Amino acid sequence: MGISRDSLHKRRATGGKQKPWRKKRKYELGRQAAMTKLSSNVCVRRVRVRGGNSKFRALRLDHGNFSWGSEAVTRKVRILDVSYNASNNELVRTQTLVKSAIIQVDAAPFKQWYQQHYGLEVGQKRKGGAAAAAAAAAEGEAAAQSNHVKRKLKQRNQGRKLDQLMDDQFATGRLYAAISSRPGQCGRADGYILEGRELEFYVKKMQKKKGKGIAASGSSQRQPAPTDAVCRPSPPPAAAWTAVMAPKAPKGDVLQQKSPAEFFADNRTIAGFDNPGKCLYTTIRELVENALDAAESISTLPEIDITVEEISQSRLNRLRGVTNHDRIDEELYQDFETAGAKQKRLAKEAKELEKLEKQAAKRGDGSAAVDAKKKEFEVKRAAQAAKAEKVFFKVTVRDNGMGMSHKDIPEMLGRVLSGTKYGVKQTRGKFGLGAKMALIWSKMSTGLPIEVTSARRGSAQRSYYKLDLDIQRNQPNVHEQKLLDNPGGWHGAELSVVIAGNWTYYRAKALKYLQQIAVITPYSQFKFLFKAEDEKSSLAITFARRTTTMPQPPQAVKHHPAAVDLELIKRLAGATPCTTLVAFLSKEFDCVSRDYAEKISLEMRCDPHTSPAELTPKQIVAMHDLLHQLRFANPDGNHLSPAGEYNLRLGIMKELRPEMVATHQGGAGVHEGHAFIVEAAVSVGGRNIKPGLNIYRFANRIPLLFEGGSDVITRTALKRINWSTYKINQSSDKVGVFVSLVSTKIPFKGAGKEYIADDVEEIQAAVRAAIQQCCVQLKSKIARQQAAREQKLRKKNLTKYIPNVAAAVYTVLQAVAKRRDDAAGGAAAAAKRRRLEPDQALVVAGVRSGEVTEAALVAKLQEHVEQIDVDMALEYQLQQGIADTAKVDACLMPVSARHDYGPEMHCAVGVIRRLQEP
Ligand SMILES: Nc1ncnc2c1ncn2[C@@H]1O[C@H](COP(=O)(O)OP(=O)(O)OP(=O)(O)O)[C@@H](O)[C@H]1O
Repeated sequence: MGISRDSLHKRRATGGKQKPWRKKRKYELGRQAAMTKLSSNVCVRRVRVRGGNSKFRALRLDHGNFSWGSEAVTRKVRILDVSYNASNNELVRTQTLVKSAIIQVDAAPFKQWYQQHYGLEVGQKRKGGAAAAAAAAAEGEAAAQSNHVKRKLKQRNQGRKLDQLMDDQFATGRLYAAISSRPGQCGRADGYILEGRELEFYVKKMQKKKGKGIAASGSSQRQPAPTDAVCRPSPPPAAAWTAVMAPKAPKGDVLQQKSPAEFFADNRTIAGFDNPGKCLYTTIRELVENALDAAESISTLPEIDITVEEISQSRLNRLRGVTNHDRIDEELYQDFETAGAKQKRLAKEAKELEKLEKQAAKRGDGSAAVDAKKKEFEVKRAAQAAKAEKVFFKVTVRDNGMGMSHKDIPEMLGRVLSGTKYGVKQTRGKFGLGAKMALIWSKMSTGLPIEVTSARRGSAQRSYYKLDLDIQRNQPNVHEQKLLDNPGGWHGAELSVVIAGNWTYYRAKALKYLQQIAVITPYSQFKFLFKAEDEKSSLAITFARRTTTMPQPPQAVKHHPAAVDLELIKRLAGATPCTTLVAFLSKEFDCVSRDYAEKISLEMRCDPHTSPAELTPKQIVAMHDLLHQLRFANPDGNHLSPAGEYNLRLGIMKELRPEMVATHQGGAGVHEGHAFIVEAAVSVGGRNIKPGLNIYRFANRIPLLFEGGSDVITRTALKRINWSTYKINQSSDKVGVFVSLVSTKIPFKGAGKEYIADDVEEIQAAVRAAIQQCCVQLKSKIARQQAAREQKLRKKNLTKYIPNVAAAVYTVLQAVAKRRDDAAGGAAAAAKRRRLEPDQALVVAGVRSGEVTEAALVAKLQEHVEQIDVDMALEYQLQQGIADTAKVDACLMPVSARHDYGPEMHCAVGVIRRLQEP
């Protein structure tokens, strides 16, 4: 249950154990832990506690008051690092400040004090340590001191003693300290500097931990773990001390260079290639996005075939031309089951079987269950053995796009940071990296080259390439190339790459990605095929095309003057064909007319006819400053290509089938001189959608599936929209929030294009406004739906009780009739009895005559319940001002007799007739 605030479940003050005589109680539950983090963004919260008192909950701290016990001095110092925590290593990794944590603090304030107090500088790295340092410092300063000061210092120095360990720490600028306050309770991290045996103890502990860490990471340089840490008074071995505390001396640094390919191979994570599973997902994603870009750029309806084929280790070996060897020594392999493990497994299986047998014997139904269990164990073992064999995947993506020219293929796919999408244009690709990363990963994991077949539109030949990437040199390495006939006139590209992956864990993500891309591009057709080694696990899904209306292809635009930097101006000035400054400004930049360009050149104090190539560095700086100060019109969004409200709606209807959906496209906004457009849709209900907010993010029509928590769209939907205002219950309703951002520059975080930064106010506001607009559209529909649901429920409840109510009322009526008929009361009693109203008397008479029966009451009540519905509908009509006129059936009739229509079907909104086959 966690930590409780009672004394029963704790040890006694003496340390003795006590036996709890009752369980912990919910009302004794401790509050949420503060988990104070080491951060410069200090945050301490005041918490009101019992009796109106206060606690101070430090959430983030970076300093504290630390006392140096042996010198009786306290200083406020910066906390630099969390080094050790006896209770949990996670607290070290997460830099959590708790009582008793061992931390490193800044040594400077104590060093200063020491110098002032003893006239000595500690932590000097000189031969002879502190003593020699003291002597040297004394020599230097003695001349400047009065005799009184000298006497005073001499006296102080008489009893002075500084540990070697402390002196060494001062040399590194950091001191070990322990926190003795409780930051989560008092809002402060105060403590004391570690000294003497306590310091030795913790240094050994840290050394031991470090040794373990090295061993765990597979290094052979494991240090022998020190024993009897507390008891031995001697200082720790010099090597141990150096490993923990002292900075490493540089070992003859060698200057090296890295090619971009090598950099990205070493840091695959920044491009979204984290682990084998994610690599498989990102490879599919990058190839699909290239295919979509290629088809859309020539305004062809995209048809994309994606095949992921499972390849076993033995098949991969055949592909690589490596011979499959049988294992000589099984024990060397990771999947070897040791004798101990086998014994344990068999014992567990036997126990389970025995239990089953007992149960079967009790029930007397034979041993069918036991046999089934035995089979299950066998299957499990076989699955484990199969799992041990590594699986690889051949990913093939074929499209009908623009294709690549024969000579460009090696450069486009074999050199990192090369591509055709670097201009100021809305494209899915941006960095010239995606396909190359897939190639690098294939080289790293399987060593196999990529295969490319491509043909441009109208070309009679297809190019075929087998190539890989020379990572050190960042250049293509062509294994094979040829030109083949292209009889069908196919155009497009087919890329095939064999990589290591994990389909089990990333299957859902890959399918989700394809579903979302089908939502945002309903004019595309995706055929996905997963070919597993065993046929049963294979999978084929088609995301069919829903419309043939494609958004206009995006246009490349010129740079906006407010978004250029010095380097860009220099580059543009060097490369422009314009011969005058005015022509350069008006032709190379967006939103600059010729007149305005002349005014700018005058403001720059430059001749408008100056050649841009002859601009001096000072003039370029002046131009840069001026462009950032002047007023320019904002770029319009005409060059952008959003999916469009129509397409977005169709995509959502096609893939999710919601009950209602509203869409909105905002106007163009501007961020850093780049136009952007936000489109949003909010849907309610639908299939395969969970209750709560389901957020779908798109950037330049790419679905974003990772790092949702930091994305502007997620954060806006979760934190900046008050869903209840729009009658949406954000925890129980099935709500789909779709937001798509298109721009010539999306502020992605990282080269993996995983999420959009949340720090751009303009984008934040546009996303919020777009979602709110959709919600406003939905509000009245939801209200109507809710009213209808409530009405239905009310009717259901009333109908449920009709039989009981009718029976009860009939019994009462019968009793009344009987009492009135009863002559036992006599005339006096009859006179005393209350006279019935005429209509009441009529009902009683009806009961007597058998006209009013239980069934008649049921029918009457049912009639009334129905009538309530009609009355409410009428009232609603009156409120809404809808005239209660007679309704007319209307239907569409054929203009000619060419068509023959079948039976009519009448519904609330019209008449539907079935068109007969001719
Ligand atoms: N299927 C394809 N059809 C036509 N050209 C393609 C195809 N795939 C890749 N290319 C070309 O190869 C270039 C490099 O592609 P790559 O995926 O490496 O980078 P990118 O798409 O430009 O940018 P990003 O790294 O952001 O994905 C592209 O710019 C494009 O010109």
